[in-house]
Amino acid sequence: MAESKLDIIITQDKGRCFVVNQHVSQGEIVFICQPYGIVPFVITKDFICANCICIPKERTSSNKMIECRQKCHHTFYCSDQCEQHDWDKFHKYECSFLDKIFEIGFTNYILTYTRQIMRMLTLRFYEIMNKSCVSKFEDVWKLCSNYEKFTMKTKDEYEAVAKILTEYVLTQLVPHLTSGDMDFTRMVYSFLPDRADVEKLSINVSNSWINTMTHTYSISSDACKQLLFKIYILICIEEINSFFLTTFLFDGWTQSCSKYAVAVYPQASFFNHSCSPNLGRFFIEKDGDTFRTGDIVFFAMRSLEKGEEACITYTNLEPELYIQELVDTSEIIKSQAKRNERLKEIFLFDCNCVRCINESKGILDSSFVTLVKEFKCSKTDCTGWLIPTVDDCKICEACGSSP
Ligand SMILES: C[S@@+](CC[C@H](N)C(=O)[O-])C[C@H]1O[C@@H](n2cnc3c(N)ncnc32)[C@H](O)[C@@H]1O
Repeated sequence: MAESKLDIIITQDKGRCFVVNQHVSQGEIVFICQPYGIVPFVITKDFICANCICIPKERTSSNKMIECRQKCHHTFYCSDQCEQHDWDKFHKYECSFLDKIFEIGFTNYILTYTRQIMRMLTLRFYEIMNKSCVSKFEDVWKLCSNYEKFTMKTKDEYEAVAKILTEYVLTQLVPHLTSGDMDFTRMVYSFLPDRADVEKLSINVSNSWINTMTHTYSISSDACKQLLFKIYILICIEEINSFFLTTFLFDGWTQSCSKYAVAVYPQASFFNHSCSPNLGRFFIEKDGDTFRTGDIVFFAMRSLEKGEEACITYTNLEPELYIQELVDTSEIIKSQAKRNERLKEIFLFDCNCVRCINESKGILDSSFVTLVKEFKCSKTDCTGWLIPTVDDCKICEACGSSP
């Protein structure tokens, strides 16, 4: 990672971790990263541009947005140029298949991540088609999958999504890649690279599904299974490593922020979690001189010494108990247990950060007390946190006021 302030080390309890390789001052920008496979949330798709992911100033209805040329009603755009760009690069492959995915009856959450993985597969296709030497898919493929830790219910859900996306690759993408020197089956094998956890995966795929696929697409059952297993692992990777893009533009600064898009930021995926993190983050909502829409910016909420692990939070910071004047011990214990349960369910680990250790004993954590004092917006009712500005000041991400 050239000129980076971060190095990667491996530890037994957390796997790969980012540590800073120099002193970092409070407020300093530590890392900026671009998204891979960014898509709007299904519930915001009618008013977020599916190409540039810009957020309109006011929540406009879909009739003010530009439809896709096939009027599929799954993507909308802020301009004709965005429609053209998305069509040429991605949507001409995805458009007809999106109907099939939306008809299955998946929840909005499943639909959103299915679309996102579909986009990552189309990007992979685009990279193969254009023989892109800078393969960003390889960066996604290095991320952890935690494939063995998901519950049976989640495994069944991922299997259903992997099946439909296997069909997507077989019908919409691989046929465009096969030519005289590369036959269909070989392309199916090589579409996604090999990976050790794919070999260890055990999914009981029904024979009837395999038979249908092998007859319909004239490929071997082994090639079909390999592709299915690789896509299953890609789903696990996405679920463990994705970031939700959030904004206060929809519901205002007295409400919690709304999720409007989802993306993987492959270079940022080695940040581990702490409930009292030393890094904060914000998303760029509009192109500027330094940043592009969708970029994620990480900054130091405390100063860090060389060799210290840089952590972010995977959940809401939940400062409420720290803002109240008197807090009951049992309330602190209960809220820590609830937060840990959520982390375990979604990210599959037990949090042992200093805040969790203190709160599990009913004590408010002093590092988080400082964080709230220094970074929580002090405006009454505002739910936002402060972020750094270009001129070394702080501004509230939600209401825009300065302390
Ligand atoms: C986005 S990845 C972070 C990078 C990861 N450590 C790796 O090796 O690729 C998220 C995963 O890292 C691990 N992780 C993150 N924060 C952790 C923490 N505080 N304690 C234990 N494991 C953690 C969990 O396995 C989690 O699912």
